[in-house]
Amino acid sequence: MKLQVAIDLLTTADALALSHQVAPHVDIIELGTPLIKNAGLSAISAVKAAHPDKQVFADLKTADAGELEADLAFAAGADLVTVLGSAADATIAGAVKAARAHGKGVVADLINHPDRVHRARELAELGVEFVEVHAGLDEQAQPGYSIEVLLRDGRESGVPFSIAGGVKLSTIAQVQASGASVAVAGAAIYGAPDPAAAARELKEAIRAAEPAAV
Ligand SMILES: O=C(CO)[C@H](O)[C@H](O)COP(=O)(O)O
Repeated sequence: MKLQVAIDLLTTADALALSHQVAPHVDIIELGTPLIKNAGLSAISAVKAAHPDKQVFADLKTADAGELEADLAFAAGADLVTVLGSAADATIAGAVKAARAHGKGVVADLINHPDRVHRARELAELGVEFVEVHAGLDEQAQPGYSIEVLLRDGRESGVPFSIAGGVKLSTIAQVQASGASVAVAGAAIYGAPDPAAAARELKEAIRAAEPAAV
């Protein structure tokens, strides 16, 4: 299972400061939606230039004009971009078309979708790399939120998926056991007193639970 850091900070300078601290411990560096809205696509270029060996994930959450928005982010240096799973099939297909033209990938974000399992299967058919089974920051803040519903839906979907929404050291083992391809951790890393240590601990927990190589 890969580890993805979600950088939900607001400036390119802060994003780069964090990415330099945590890069040795993560596989994918995500630029969060508020960061891209605040700093623009140049933030993607700056992070890719600083970390050419990492997958750079632009959390565009595209809702329309899939081909155009994905093309802009890929041209800026993104390796993966998000479209909303609730967007029209034509929007998803447009983003996938742009990804194929660039040799990159699309991730469909299932945030707030009422039927994640069914839609995840449709999105896989449309050609996305994987689906993100995701509870956003507002959903996580609701009383009674539990990551377990995400894990259940990801497992049941039968397609490659990531989990995002409160991934932390106390839940990483459950996330890995669910069969997720990627664990996305935002606040558990950028909000930690020592982000590098937090990322390292998450990565070590993943490695410890992986079957030994033969
Ligand atoms: O995309 C996001 C919000 O829409 C976040 O980046 C995602 O939820 C991961 O953050 P956290 O680990 O803090 O929940």
